Amino acid sequence: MTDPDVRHVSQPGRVLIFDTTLRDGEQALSRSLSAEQKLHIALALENLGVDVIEAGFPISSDGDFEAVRMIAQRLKTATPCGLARAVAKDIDACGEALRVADHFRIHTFIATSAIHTKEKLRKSYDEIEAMAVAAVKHARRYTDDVEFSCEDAGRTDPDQLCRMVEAAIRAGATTVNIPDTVGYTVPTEFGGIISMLMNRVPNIDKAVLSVHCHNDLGMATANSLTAVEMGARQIECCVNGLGERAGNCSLEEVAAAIHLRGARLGDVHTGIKLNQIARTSALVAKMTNEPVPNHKAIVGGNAFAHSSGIHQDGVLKNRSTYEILTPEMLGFDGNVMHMTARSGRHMVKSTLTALGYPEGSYNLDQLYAKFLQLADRKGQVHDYDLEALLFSMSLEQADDAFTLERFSVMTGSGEVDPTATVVVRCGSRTRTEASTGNGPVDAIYNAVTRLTNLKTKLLTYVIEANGEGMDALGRVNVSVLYDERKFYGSAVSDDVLEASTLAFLNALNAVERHRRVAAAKAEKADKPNDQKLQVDTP
Ligand SMILES: CC(=O)SCCNC(=O)CCNC(=O)[C@H](O)C(C)(C)COP(=O)(O)OP(=O)(O)OC[C@H]1O[C@@H](n2cnc3c(N)ncnc32)[C@H](O)[C@@H]1OP(=O)(O)O
Ligand SMILES: CC(C)C(=O)C(=O)O
Ligand SMILES: [Mg+2]
Repeated sequence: MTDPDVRHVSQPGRVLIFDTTLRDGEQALSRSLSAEQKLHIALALENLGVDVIEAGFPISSDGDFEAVRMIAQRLKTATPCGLARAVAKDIDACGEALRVADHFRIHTFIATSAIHTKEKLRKSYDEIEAMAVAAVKHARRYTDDVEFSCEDAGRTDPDQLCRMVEAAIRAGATTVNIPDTVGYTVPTEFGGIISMLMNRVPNIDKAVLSVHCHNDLGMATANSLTAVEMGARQIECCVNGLGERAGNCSLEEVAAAIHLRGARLGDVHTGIKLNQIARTSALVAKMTNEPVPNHKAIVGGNAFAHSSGIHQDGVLKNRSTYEILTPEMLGFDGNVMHMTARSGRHMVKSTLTALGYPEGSYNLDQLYAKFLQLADRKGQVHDYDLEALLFSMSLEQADDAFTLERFSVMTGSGEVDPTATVVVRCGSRTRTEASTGNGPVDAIYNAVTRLTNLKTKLLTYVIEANGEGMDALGRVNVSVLYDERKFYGSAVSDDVLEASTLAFLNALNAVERHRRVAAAKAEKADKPNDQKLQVDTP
């Protein structure tokens, strides 16, 4: 049988990516994954180019056994793997689940630190070593691809760690994994453990040295990369940095870091297809119900966003000033520029240029002063706000067309049709409309649509608690489509239905401003001699 790992390792500088999203990543979830969900993720991981997929812990339950079996059956290029304690029944379950694949890996482990051996396993070190050796030998009956892990290696006595690694390799382990199970070590220390093993274990060249770092102190990526510099050639990691407690080393972070800094790390590379990272991250976030934090490196919503003027100016002149990787390279659409009161004139000018207003057709300083007033009031300014500002140059003129006066809703279970009555002030007039809907919010939105006469498509409606417990306010964010453009609205209220109504009206006010701007533009187009915009006059 050809061992793909041996093939990769024979390529100088190849670092294997062992993904454990479906095993260690799953250990962080409040709700375990179904076999179908695991299979879906496994196929995406294979497409991403990972080398080994740890699909689960087959002895754990019939469901996980089946998940590992299904995944082993479907993978074509990635090696399927299952986890087993250093006991025969766990290894047998792994072997049985995986044997449907032509090539597979059994991963067996036992803790080696004093705290774990004495307090948890309650065994002597000699007993632990005997169990490890027996487990590796037993696993070798099923496959010639056996990985052995010294759980809590980061806190294990160095002499005992060297002894265990040597014994496991002698017993037949082809990969030896060094986990920093509780994320305790710092990079120089963890790198030191790897270089010690490389120097002191006589048969270390007979196995791939792997690392598995947890993020309890936020060191998982740094520790893994330092280990690679010291000679480790497999990194165990999870998509979006999922994993027990604070997570495992994040796959996208090490893949991007090795892509960018591989030369600095000893001329190393991985087989990860970087342009598949965005979609894999999104899929895992969705399936695990674990949204990616905005500030998460590489895949967070803010990873390629700029909202401060000095950075925006730099990025507009040359993206490399503040972007070390391009979002496109990772499969994202592009970077994001937020216009806020921290933005500068370059950002405002560039947005207007993109909207079709050439520099010189307006007074930038005057517009910027108005922009700052608006940004201080609203927090974020959208391109359509800027366009409205440009035409009106006064918030008073561009002020909200619709203001909520009051609303009432009748709703209930069973036969009751949710019905809403909404009263809105439109300039000097007050209008009232009533409508039914699928639910109370739908009824309100139908009534509001009638009385504003703006036919939009609701794209997103997100409601969340702002604060904690019973005192929390409801925050509603909506986006609507009008005239092939997206408009946003948001509102906060102690009544979620009021927040929903206000957020929708907020978006419709933006639409109405856009309509006025479009009408003014059309009027300008009818007067070809009038080259400059009204607002340009000092
Ligand atoms: C660092 C890690 O991430 S390790 C992986 C952690 N993942 C999981 O635990 C998820 C899957 N686990 C399970 O489904 C269950 O815990 C099982 C099936 C493995 C075991 O279930 P149970 O038999 O009910 O035991 P339980 O989980 O309560 O306790 C673990 C037992 O395994 C022993 N054990 C722990 N690790 C190992 C090991 N590597 N090798 C041998 N025995 C071990 C413990 O000492 C304890 O033994 P004891 O019952 O003699 O005290
Ligand atoms: C089972 C092992 C590899 C593990 O997850 C750890 O030690 O963190
Ligand atoms: Mg772990």
